Order: sequence, then structure tokens, then C-alpha cells
Amino acid sequence: MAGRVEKNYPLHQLTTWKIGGPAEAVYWPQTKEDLATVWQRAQKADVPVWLIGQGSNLLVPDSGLPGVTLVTTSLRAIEWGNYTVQVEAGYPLARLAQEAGERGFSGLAFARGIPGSVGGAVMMNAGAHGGAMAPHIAAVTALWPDGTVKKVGKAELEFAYRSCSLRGHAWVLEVELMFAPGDRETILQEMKENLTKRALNQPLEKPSAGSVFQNPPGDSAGRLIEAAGWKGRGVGGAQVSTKHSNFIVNTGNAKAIDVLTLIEKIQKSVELEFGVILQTEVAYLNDTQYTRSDARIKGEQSLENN
Ligand SMILES: Cc1cc2nc3c(=O)[nH]c(=O)nc-3n(C[C@H](O)[C@H](O)[C@H](O)COP(=O)(O)OP(=O)(O)OC[C@H]3O[C@@H](n4cnc5c(N)ncnc54)[C@H](O)[C@@H]3O)c2cc1C
Ligand SMILES: NC(=O)C1=CN([C@@H]2O[C@H](COP(=O)(O)OP(=O)(O)OC[C@H]3O[C@@H](n4cnc5c(N)ncnc54)[C@H](OP(=O)(O)O)[C@@H]3O)[C@@H](O)[C@H]2O)C=CC1
Ligand SMILES: C=C(O[C@H]1[C@H](O)[C@@H](CO)O[C@H](OP(=O)(O)OP(=O)(O)OC[C@H]2O[C@@H](n3ccc(=O)[nH]c3=O)[C@H](O)[C@@H]2O)[C@@H]1NC(C)=O)C(=O)O
Repeated sequence: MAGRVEKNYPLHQLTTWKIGGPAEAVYWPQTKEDLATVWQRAQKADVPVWLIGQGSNLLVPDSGLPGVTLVTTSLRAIEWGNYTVQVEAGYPLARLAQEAGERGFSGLAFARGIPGSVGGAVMMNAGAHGGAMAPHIAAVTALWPDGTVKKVGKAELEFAYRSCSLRGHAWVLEVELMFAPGDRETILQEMKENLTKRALNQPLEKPSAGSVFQNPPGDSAGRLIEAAGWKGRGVGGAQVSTKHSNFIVNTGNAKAIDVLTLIEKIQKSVELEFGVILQTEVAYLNDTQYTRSDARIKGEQSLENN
């Protein structure tokens, strides 16, 4: 098997929040087959396995992660077709969007400013500017809880706002996307405008994980958090951005516990003030959800055997 392996590796280097303790081991598989093999071996040995892409929607505990953390970013094979693309999970979403636009393939202009891997974007059903991944997905090849690798069509999947039915049940290895014919210049212009809007509204210059909370139906988390008085306030090194209240930024030395405490305070405050329960959008890789005596991994990011 090929691919880089590191022991006791600081996970803050693999998240855009720049937060997270050490991983017992990190492996960057070079092929889908290597990823599946390591997962199968870890299952047999009762070792916890975690999977991350570009770590742009991720909070990792200060205590780090036991077992093996698999990082998909080396899985980058790509094959363009007639208004389609077959692409591995680790391919950068923003690059894919740019390349699709340059071909005159329409559909992913919304994604040009979204950091993250294609696999992470499918799992999160990433979206912006009125667009989202789901309408462009034709099929997904995934590693399933029984250890098999199988391709499923769109009809077998369910997507909703920032959610995909595969989440917690399977790991995305490859995706087939479909596009509509478009005008290259129009698409590139739309992407440029989206990037400009984003730079105006979002604190891209500071480490963050994007929106921390999902928008509640009919309202916006950023508006509610600001109205509850949280703009600019913080806990330890974690601060509610002064530019956008649904972003928590790392001011330099934030710990996961600072972010978690701030999230809880905001949730309580917004519920008290407006009766709205904010749900988090970011994924928390919680090491306490796993116990070695239990062969199953219960975290939402992991595979379950049931
Ligand atoms: C500045 C900034 C702006 C952002 N703007 C947006 C935005 O406009 N819209 C939006 O939707 N998001 C946005 N995000 C959030 C983030 O970019 C997306 O959620 C992105 O799709 C996450 O991809 P990732 O590869 O980084 O996933 P990670 O953060 O690595 O992982 C996220 C979750 O997905 C799981 N996962 C990752 N890869 C796979 C895989 N191959 N198979 C199964 N599970 C997997 C992980 O286990 C974890 O639970 C933003 C983030 C930042 C930092
Ligand atoms: N606040 C935060 O914590 C973070 C914010 N961000 C923001 O999120 C956004 C997306 O981030 P990121 O995923 O790093 O994306 P970038 O905007 O840096 O780049 C997007 C991708 O598109 C590729 N690309 C750019 N131009 C072309 C081109 N002409 N042809 C082909 N490919 C091209 C880049 O390739 P190449 O690699 O060759 O440049 C890169 O892979 C950015 O706006 C960034 O500012 C990102 C990370 C953290
Ligand atoms: C960044 C993310 O996605 C983003 C995506 O980039 C943008 C652009 O389409 O739209 C969503 O943000 P958003 O709903 O906060 O969009 P914005 O246009 O910035 O704000 C919505 C409304 O809230 C108000 N607002 C925003 C921030 C703030 O501090 N105060 C405030 O009052 C704005 O004035 C606006 O009226 C996505 N967030 C969610 C949770 O759906 C992400 O998911 O990580």
C-alpha cells in the first residue's frame, strides 16, 4: 500500500479552524482500494477509524483522536466526459468548480469559494448562492459498513439542506457529477461575483470552519446571533466574527473547548431570547463516542455495522 503515514500527528494542521490535538496515526491513502483495505483491517483489529477531507467543516477535540485518521486529499483521479465528470473524493471542490466553468460546464459556479473536498461536499450537501451539490450528483461510489465498495445512483440517495443520507453510514470514494451546457464567460463571471460577495460578507482572512450553525427555517443564524448580542464576543481564543456572526474565528490560540463552550452559550442565549434552537452545521469528531470495548464507532463521521 502506498501513501504517507504519520504517528502522533497534530490535527490542527489538517483543519481550517487550526484546532485539534494529536492523531494516534494519520494515513493519506493514494488509492480508493488502499483506503478500503485500511478500513477493513482497522475494523478487524477493533481500532477506531476517522475520515476527513480538507477539514474545512470540522472540529477536532483537544485530546486528539485515537486510532487511524484517514485523509482523502490524495485521492484526486478525475475524468471529464460529455457534460459529466467522474472524480475521486479528495479532489478540491473549488478547483473542480473552476475547471468545470472553464469548460463551459454549468452547475458548480456556487462552489468556487467553498473550501473542501468533493467527498466532504457531497456528505454536507454543500451549498451557497442558491446552489447545492445534490442536483448535480448522478452517482456515488462509497465504502459501505459491510466493507464492500459499491456505486449507487442518485435515486438511492436523499439530500436536504446541508444533509445527505450517506452521512454516518458510508464513506464517499468517488462521485459522478452532471452539468448543463453553459457559456464559459457567463459562468466565470458568476464565479467572480460569488467570490466578491463572499469576501465582503465572510471573514476569509481568519481561521474558521464557515457557518457554525445551520440557518433555521425562514431565518438566518447570523442575524439571530447578532441580535442576541454575540457579535465580537468570545471564549478563550474563539470569537464570534465581527464580520459575520455565524462564523467563529480562531484568534490565534483557540482550543476546541473554547469553541464548544461558545457554541453552547450562543445556543442557550438565542433560544432564551427568540425561542429558536440553533443546530450546528460543523462536524465534531468526538473521541468520547468511541470505546474500544465496543467494536462499533458511533461518531456521525464513522461507519456503523448495523
Ligand atoms: C471560509 C469557509 C467558507 C465556507 N463556505 C461554505 C459554504 O458556502 N457552503 C457550505 O456548504 N459550506 C461551506 N463551508 C464549510 C465546508 O467548506 C464544507 O462543508 C465542505 O464541503 C467540507 O468539506 P471537507 O472536505 O473540508 O470536509 P471535512 O471538514 O474534512 O469533513 C466534514 C464531515 O464530512 C465527513 N467527510 C469528509 N469527507 C468524506 C468522505 N469522502 N466520505 C464520507 N464522509 C466524509 C467528515 O468525516 C466530517 O464528518 C465553508 C468553510 C469555510 C472554512
Ligand atoms: N477562513 C478560512 O479558514 C479559510 C478560508 N478559505 C477560503 O475558502 C475559499 C476556497 O478555498 P480553497 O479551497 O483553498 O480555494 P482557493 O480559492 O484557494 O482555490 C480554489 C481552487 O481552485 C483552483 N484554481 C484557482 N484558479 C484556477 C484555475 N484558473 N484553473 C484551475 N484551478 C484553479 C485552485 O488551485 P491551486 O491550488 O492551483 O491554486 C484551488 O484548488 C477561498 O476563497 C479561501 O479564501 C479557505 C481555507 C480556509
Ligand atoms: C458559509 C457557509 O454557507 C453560507 C453561504 O456561503 C452563504 C452564501 O450563499 O449563505 C449562507 O450564509 P448566510 O445565510 O449567513 O448568508 P448571508 O447572506 O451572509 O446572511 C444572511 C442574512 O443574515 C444577516 N446577517 C448576517 C451576518 C451577521 O452578522 N448579521 C446579520 O444580520 C445578513 O444581513 C443577511 O440578511 C450559508 N450559510 C448557511 C448556514 O446556510 C457554510 O455553510 O459554511
